[in-house]
Amino acid sequence: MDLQEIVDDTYRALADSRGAGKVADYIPALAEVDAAKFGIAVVTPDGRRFTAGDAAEPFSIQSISKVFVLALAIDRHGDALFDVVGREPSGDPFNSIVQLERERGIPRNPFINAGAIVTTDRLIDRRSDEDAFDELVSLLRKLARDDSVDYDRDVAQSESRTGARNRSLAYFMEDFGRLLNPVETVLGVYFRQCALTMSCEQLAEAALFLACDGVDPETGHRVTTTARCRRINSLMLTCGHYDNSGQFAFEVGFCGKSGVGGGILAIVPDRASIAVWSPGLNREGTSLLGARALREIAERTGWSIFG
Ligand SMILES: NC(=O)CC[C@H](N)C(=O)O
Repeated sequence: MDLQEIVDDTYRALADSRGAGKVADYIPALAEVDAAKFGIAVVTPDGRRFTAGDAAEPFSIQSISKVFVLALAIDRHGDALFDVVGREPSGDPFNSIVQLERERGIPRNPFINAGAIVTTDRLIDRRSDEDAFDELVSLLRKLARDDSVDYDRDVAQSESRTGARNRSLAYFMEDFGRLLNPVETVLGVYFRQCALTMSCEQLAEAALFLACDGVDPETGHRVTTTARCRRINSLMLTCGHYDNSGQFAFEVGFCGKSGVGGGILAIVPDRASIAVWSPGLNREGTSLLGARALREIAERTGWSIFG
């Protein structure tokens, strides 16, 4: 199987549809992105990279950051993390608040916004917010093998200025006694993690440990245990795309996590870490072209995790 040919064919098959979908505009700084961008990067455990289009251009990773924050928070707290966040798909939009009241301030899973906010709170733990954010950025730089990984100040500010919904979720959880830190401290880290910018190449590289039982195969650095790696992948499969997680599993069959910046990170255990980017989204906030690209790759490689 010639992976570069598959990536090139996938890019070519979809390039004419660039611009499809709707670029997120509820965070004003995101609306400025060129809708025609389209990148694909596939990294395999033996260190080979296959790319097409705008794979080297950094974009706002948004909710894809939740995967890395989860990895660090699980390692910090073990299973106790799941006392404050569940592991069931929500079937509701990513920023929904309805379940929080019925379920006593415990979000359904770490990938909806409420769940990610409490996971970020546990990443901070009893440390300063700066130390926690530095740990996250250092991990990403190390895994991506690129010290230029950073966050976009304008996007972070834009998120904070328009963050009434995320504040509502956080205050609701605070009222139930679920947060260790003040709401604004937690959101300060959450908005910055969402505003991290990475390219498809950097993202695919940084997440390779999830395809390799928790170990970065290029350095031998164990990022998380094999058992925790499985858990993260299972949550990506069942909850990674909010209320279209079922659809994504059905169509693509990879573990995945989308972000409203138009990126999708996909993991095929033992085979590859894949990142795609196209800013136009479907109604649920998943990249339209990105999901189609992953479906093409799944079909052409036969890599579905369902056999
Ligand atoms: N799905 C997403 O990427 C949402 C992340 C976005 N920063 C928010 O909090 O709304």
